[in-house]
Amino acid sequence: MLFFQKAVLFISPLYLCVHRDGNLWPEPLKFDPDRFLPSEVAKRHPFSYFPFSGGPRKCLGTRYAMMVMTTVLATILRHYKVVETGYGEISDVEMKIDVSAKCVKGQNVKLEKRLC
Ligand code: HEM
Repeated sequence: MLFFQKAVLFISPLYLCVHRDGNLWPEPLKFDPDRFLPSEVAKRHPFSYFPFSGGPRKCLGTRYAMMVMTTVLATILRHYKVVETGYGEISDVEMKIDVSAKCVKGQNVKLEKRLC
């Protein structure tokens, strides 16, 4: 268990560093979904973005996880609006390194039920 915790603490900052590297991702904190258009992805090194790791031991559940996340997100957005809480700029968000990166003060959004 201790080995696992140490491995996670080693790997998580690596993910954070690469996924926010300004050389790979201009304006890394800007919300820009177009970065993931197939034409943009083709311009980058395959290991510029590796949430599921890569190579022969990459996550076996990648496609399943992407499908589940897309379905869950679509279901939430069908029933709720995502509204900012006014917590501050994204650059103010304090991150905690854990198994996955977390916001120390919680999320900057709340969900409001859609009326129709
Ligand atoms: C957002 C969801 C997920 C993320 C971010 C994620 C990420 C990862 C990562 C980083 C690894 C380590 C790969 C390595 O050792 O380099 C891994 C391994 C693995 N994941 Fe996932 N995973 C997710 C969901 C899932 C799901 C839903 C399944 C199964 C249905 C799954 C099955 C596996 C398996 C079996 C491995 C071990 C692969 C191996 O060692 O050969 N994962 N995952």
